[in-house]
Amino acid sequence: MSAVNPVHVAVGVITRGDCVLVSRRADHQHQGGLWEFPGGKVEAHEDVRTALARELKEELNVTVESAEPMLEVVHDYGDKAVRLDIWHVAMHTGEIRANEGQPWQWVDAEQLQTLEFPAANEPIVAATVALLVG
Ligand SMILES: Nc1nc2c([nH]c(=O)n2[C@@H]2O[C@H](COP(=O)(O)OP(=O)(O)OP(=O)(O)O)[C@@H](O)[C@H]2O)c(=O)[nH]1
Repeated sequence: MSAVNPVHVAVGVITRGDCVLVSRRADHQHQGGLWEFPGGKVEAHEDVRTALARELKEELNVTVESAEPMLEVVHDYGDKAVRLDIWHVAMHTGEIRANEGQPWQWVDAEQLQTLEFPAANEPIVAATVALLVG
């Protein structure tokens, strides 16, 4: 599999004070069992901002009130290539509810660095730590 046609994914770094929200991928999913920043695939008809809002609402009942582009990561896992479009969600409303039964938690910068993420997430974790401690 080559990275010429990566799957476009909208990803939210949702912060609250000095913490960020992380959720755990189900075992049967690609990169299953690892922690992630919530999000999902951008549909053909959508822009990334719309996809971000839709995925966060579907997965966690989060309503995005403000979001800014943070960084973009292209990664080839071999079996699948992804283009992660990462947005900082600095303001949200809605009581968080794991609609797909996935574990989730708020973690600070120190706790974040102890969790296992997919390989593509390394620069996202670094940028998020900088955001939280900065
Ligand atoms: N949401 C999210 N996806 C990530 C992160 N890091 C990372 O490599 N990915 C990859 O980006 C893709 C996200 O798509 P998805 O969450 O809609 O994928 P999925 O496994 O549900 O796919 P499926 O709908 O084909 O079952 C997956 O291949 C996932 O492994 C991350 O931090 N958040």
